[in-house]
Amino acid sequence: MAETLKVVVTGAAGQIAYSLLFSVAKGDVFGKDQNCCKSCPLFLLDIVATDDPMVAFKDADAAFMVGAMPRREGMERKDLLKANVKIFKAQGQAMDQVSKKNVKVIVVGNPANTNACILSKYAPSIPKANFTCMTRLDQNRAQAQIAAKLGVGNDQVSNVIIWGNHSSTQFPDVAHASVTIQGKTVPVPEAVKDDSYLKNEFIKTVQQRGAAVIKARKLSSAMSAAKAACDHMRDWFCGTGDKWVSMGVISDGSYGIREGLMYSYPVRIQDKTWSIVQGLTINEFAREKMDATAAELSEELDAAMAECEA
Ligand SMILES: NC(=O)C1=CN([C@@H]2O[C@H](COP(=O)(O)OP(=O)(O)OC[C@H]3O[C@@H](n4cnc5c(N)ncnc54)[C@H](O)[C@@H]3O)[C@@H](O)[C@H]2O)C=CC1
Ligand SMILES: O=C([O-])CC(=O)C(=O)O
Repeated sequence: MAETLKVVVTGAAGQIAYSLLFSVAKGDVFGKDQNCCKSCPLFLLDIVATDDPMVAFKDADAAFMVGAMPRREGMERKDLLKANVKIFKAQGQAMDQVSKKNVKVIVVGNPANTNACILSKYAPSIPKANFTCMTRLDQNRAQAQIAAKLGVGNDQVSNVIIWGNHSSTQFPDVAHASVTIQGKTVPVPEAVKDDSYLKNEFIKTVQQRGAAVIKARKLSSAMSAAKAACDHMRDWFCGTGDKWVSMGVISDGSYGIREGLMYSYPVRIQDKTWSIVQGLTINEFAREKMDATAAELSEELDAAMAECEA
């Protein structure tokens, strides 16, 4: 049995955590022989329930930051900024004091990118690379759209990229993606053969998927969000092999994006360390979309900083 991991899930009484806790407990994220927190004969976890961040984050190895207000119909994710950003300031301050310095953090609570940025700013003793936000749900949605269009399984589609913000300005990009059909691997644009669909309907469907779910359910996505959070953390701990996955990570200026923004990039993960996939050709269409979502993130970050300092 591997060493016990301490995993924090904030917002543990909410919709997303309802599925997330079960998946962590049955070994979908950290492996079937990995104890979480303390040993327990039936499940792989022992639970400490607390509303004290200094207790919750003490010695944390991994944190799923889900606790935050969800948006309702008619709202954009950035409308949650005022309500949620201060939660992340306080939690960052607690993590800074009591978490392990190699804690791996995924922010799910919206606006996820900017909340992750704030969390990291208020936990300066923890490396910035340890803070990420979730765009895996968008990646899974994009993959599913392409798979359905081509009549193949989701796992036959790889290297779909989500650039930028987890919001309606995100840029789902299949220019570098491939699909395996009857044993043959081909670029997605070649297989789909419909540039207009890929540049319009496909992008819009993925950008608007969160809103469509809220409209239908009057609640935001829950099980699919939990699944995506597990995918993200599992890949971070276990690696991606040759494939790329998308996650919001701190920008180092790659692809001309403002340094310090929490921007979704394609990454490879090895030895629990992510690195941005470099050298991709960016055409004019992509450039415009990547810059538009970066501009929104810049605005969000400036507003969030003002809120935190108020
Ligand atoms: N990044 C992504 O792809 C997605 C993000 N989300 C976001 O995830 C967040 C959670 O969604 P749900 O689970 O559906 O919401 P929910 O309302 O069912 O659960 C949120 C939980 O957080 C708790 N909470 C509120 N303030 C807290 C604080 N200061 N500390 C700890 N816990 C606190 C609430 O009491 C509640 O139990 C929302 O912000 C939602 O918009 C949802 C789907 C996808
Ligand atoms: O749209 C929302 O507010 C919830 C969410 O982030 C998603 O489903 O992608």
